[in-house]
Amino acid sequence: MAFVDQAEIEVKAGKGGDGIVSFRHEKFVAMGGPFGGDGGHGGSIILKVDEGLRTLMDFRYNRHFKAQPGGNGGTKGMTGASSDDRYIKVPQGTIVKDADTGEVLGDMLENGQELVVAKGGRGGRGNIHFATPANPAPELSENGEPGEIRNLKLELRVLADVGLVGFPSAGKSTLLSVVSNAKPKVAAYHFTTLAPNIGMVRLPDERDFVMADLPGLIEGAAQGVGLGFQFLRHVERTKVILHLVDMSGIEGTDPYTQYRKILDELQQYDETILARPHIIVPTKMDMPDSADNLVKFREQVAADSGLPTQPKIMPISALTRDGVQELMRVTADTLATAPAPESYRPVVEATLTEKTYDFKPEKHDFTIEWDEDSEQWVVGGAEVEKLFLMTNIQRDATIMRFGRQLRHMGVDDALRAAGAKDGDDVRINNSDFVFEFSD
Ligand SMILES: Nc1nc2c(ncn2[C@@H]2O[C@H](COP(=O)(O)OP(=O)(O)OP(=O)(O)O)[C@@H](O)[C@H]2O)c(=O)[nH]1
Ligand SMILES: [Mg+2]
Repeated sequence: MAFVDQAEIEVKAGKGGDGIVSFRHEKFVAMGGPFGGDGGHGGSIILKVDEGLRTLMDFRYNRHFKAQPGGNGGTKGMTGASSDDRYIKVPQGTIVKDADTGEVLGDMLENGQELVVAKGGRGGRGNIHFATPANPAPELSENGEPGEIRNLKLELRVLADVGLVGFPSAGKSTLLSVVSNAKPKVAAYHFTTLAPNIGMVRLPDERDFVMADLPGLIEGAAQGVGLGFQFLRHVERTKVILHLVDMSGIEGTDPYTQYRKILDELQQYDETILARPHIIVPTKMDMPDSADNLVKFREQVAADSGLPTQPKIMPISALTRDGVQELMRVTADTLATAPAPESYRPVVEATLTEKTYDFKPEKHDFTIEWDEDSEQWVVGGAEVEKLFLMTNIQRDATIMRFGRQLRHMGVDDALRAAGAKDGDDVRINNSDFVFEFSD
């Protein structure tokens, strides 16, 4: 799920400097010629993509941007100083619209990409330019042009970098609220889509990341039970997983069993999930039995041969805040080196390799995107079911990088509609999200 982060800002470019009226004053020259200089350029406002930014959060506090005006012209033909352009950093993926007309001004995709959103005014000409034989001493100069003013709407799809998973009541929401309130540098943040809870964590060194508190996972989630399926869809796109495990022992079930249950559920859904960095976070360390339970838990995890690598274990108490800062720091470190999972990409590419349909002769490329509003996969405006019908795929079709969610989104029906029969070999390759059926 992508959360749409939005901001509205006002940008005002600098006015051009005025040209001036002035005359030569020289000894022994009775009447000097015009000598008033031009005004300098006003500064423009330029948006520039900065990879380091992850959200539009900065624009909550700072919504008005102005560039400096150009300097006025001087005597003795001096041109006024031109003002520097003002650069505003935006995160990669920001879509820039004119807030008044809705017109899309730019799609900020590449790191370093620039977009001039308000042009600085040109400087006015001084009277030096207006002398003519008929009027050798003009009392005339131009004012600088005004700078452009625009209201902009910035939009960005934000995906959670870090997902909090764990049994119900493991303390996920509490941790999220603590890192949101602990310091002014860490702010609570509202996205237009509120569920699941999402928080913007800002560390002192400005390494922002987006953390989602995912609904409690229950057994059978991988089979689509309860909220589970929706939950897994979120996890699939996070780069780092914090697995919270209640150490207090008051839940009855022992911590290691809880941990393993969640892990099995995740793995059943996507076996690549264990390859993704995950940190075990024993919680509620302020409770009386927690320390003892942690000792035992550590031994059990160490003895678990089912884990490809031993995850880091970082105990915390959200209540006393013990370990919380350190956990956020290590999470940011881990995130910095974590690869983006394939399915992290919001847009899925698809390629039909064989043409069994006749209206398009060559290889056909298209994109498939999860549409938040209609809650279904959309292919260039058509639902995925329609795609199958439209293209009349019979056999030998390979759809790249479909998420497995499609099973639950009516793809079985779609395959049937496309000619797949009971007993056909429909294969879903989990590791690289290849979805194919063969004869
Ligand atoms: N003593 C203690 N209690 C905590 C701590 N963290 C959370 N709790 C308590 O544990 C209970 C559950 O916490 P939540 O944060 O709601 O748990 P959750 O994982 O979000 O639960 P679900 O949303 O149901 O999945 C609450 O009563 C919290 O007050 C902690 O560090 N120490
Ligand atoms: Mg919760």
